[in-house]
Amino acid sequence: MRVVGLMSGTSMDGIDAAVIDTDGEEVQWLGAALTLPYDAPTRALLVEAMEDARGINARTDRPGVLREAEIRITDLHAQAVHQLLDQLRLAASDIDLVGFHGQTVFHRPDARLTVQIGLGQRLADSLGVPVMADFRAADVAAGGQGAPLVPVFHRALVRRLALPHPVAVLNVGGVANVTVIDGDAPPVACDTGPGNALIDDFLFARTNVPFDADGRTAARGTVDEARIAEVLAHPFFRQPPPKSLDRNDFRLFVGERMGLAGMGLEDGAATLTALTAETVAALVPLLARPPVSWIVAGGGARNPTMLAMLAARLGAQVGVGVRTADAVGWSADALEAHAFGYLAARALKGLPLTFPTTTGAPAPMTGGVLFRP
Ligand SMILES: Nc1ncnc2c1ncn2[C@@H]1O[C@H](COP(=O)(O)OP(=O)(O)OP(=O)(O)O)[C@@H](O)[C@H]1O
Ligand SMILES: CC(=O)N[C@H]1[C@@H]2OC[C@@H](O2)[C@@H](O)[C@@H]1O[C@H](C)C(=O)O
Repeated sequence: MRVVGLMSGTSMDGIDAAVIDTDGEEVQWLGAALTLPYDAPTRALLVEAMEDARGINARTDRPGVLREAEIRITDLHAQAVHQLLDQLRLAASDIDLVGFHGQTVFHRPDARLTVQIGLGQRLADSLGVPVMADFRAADVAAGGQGAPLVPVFHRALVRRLALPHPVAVLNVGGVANVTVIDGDAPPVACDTGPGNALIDDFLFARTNVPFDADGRTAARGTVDEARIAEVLAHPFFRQPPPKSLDRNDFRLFVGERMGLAGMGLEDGAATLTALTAETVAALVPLLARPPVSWIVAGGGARNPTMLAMLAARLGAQVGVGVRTADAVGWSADALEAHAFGYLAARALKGLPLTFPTTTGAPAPMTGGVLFRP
């Protein structure tokens, strides 16, 4: 199958779209990708939607601006697919399926509720292509965490690499998540803690700049280890996988524990960047065996300060024990979009997406809802 995968992540910076050829088991081709950035008004609408989402009690509730945001992002996803197809000189009829993650606005697996906005039927009708959407619902309804979903895709990709195991694939998006592959054992996965979201929020509040480009601000600061230790005292970091987070789960806790308000710009950025690295390192003692190969994807892979801090705290070196997804022939930016193309193909075939070791689902489970044009 030739599938377009679509991801609008917790960073709310835009839509990643990527082509993948797969039979739902093996990956035949990791194809071209692009990002359609959200403009400032759309970003603001999504921020407002996330606030309004706190009033959600049922999956179908759309209080406040949520309905408007849902329509807006659905139509932008259609635009992203068209841009990608134009770039590849392909027609919609060349695509078998679209994997549409949508935008998470609410994630409370303990309350068996996770909501990704995005109208599958509207997208299918607009593109004239079948759309697989709502990937997290079935897992959460069955008592799983509903996240992370990418581990089964990481497993398919890691199988093709000649790296020593255990291999850990780390995605540093708004939230950070990791998949550990150790030979033929089922993948072990979880969210590790904040990724870039807290750094983004801090930079934006102080400077109106949406993120710390190339980690330059953090590179000039001094890390306050005592404040990191304060945050690491949270029980989440001692809880073994599986476990998952909402984008804002640590915002208040970190703000208070770190006394962020009283920190300078550079030191705050440095300490938040080190916090992400340290929370990844904190997972290692909870694993059966420490990973010996780390592959870093997501926007964090573009932040050299983050990579250096990760390597230092994992006792490795950038380029040896810690590599970027690009360095192993994947796309650090498009990995999640590729993943949702792969997951869509698996869902169409009824293959499992989640496992007891990745989301805590009671058994391997398929998922997704198919919308035909
Ligand atoms: N050049 C760069 N330097 C530093 N940070 C960067 C750079 N490029 C991207 N980022 C960071 O990566 C973030 C986007 O990452 P990514 O696209 O992986 O997140 P996402 O997919 O939205 O999140 P998630 O995986 O949690 O759903 C940006 O918000 C920014 O913080
Ligand atoms: C609920 C939700 O949308 N979670 C996202 C988020 O962003 C990163 C991390 O937290 C991960 O668990 C998940 O996304 C990836 C794509 C996943 O499900 O694998």
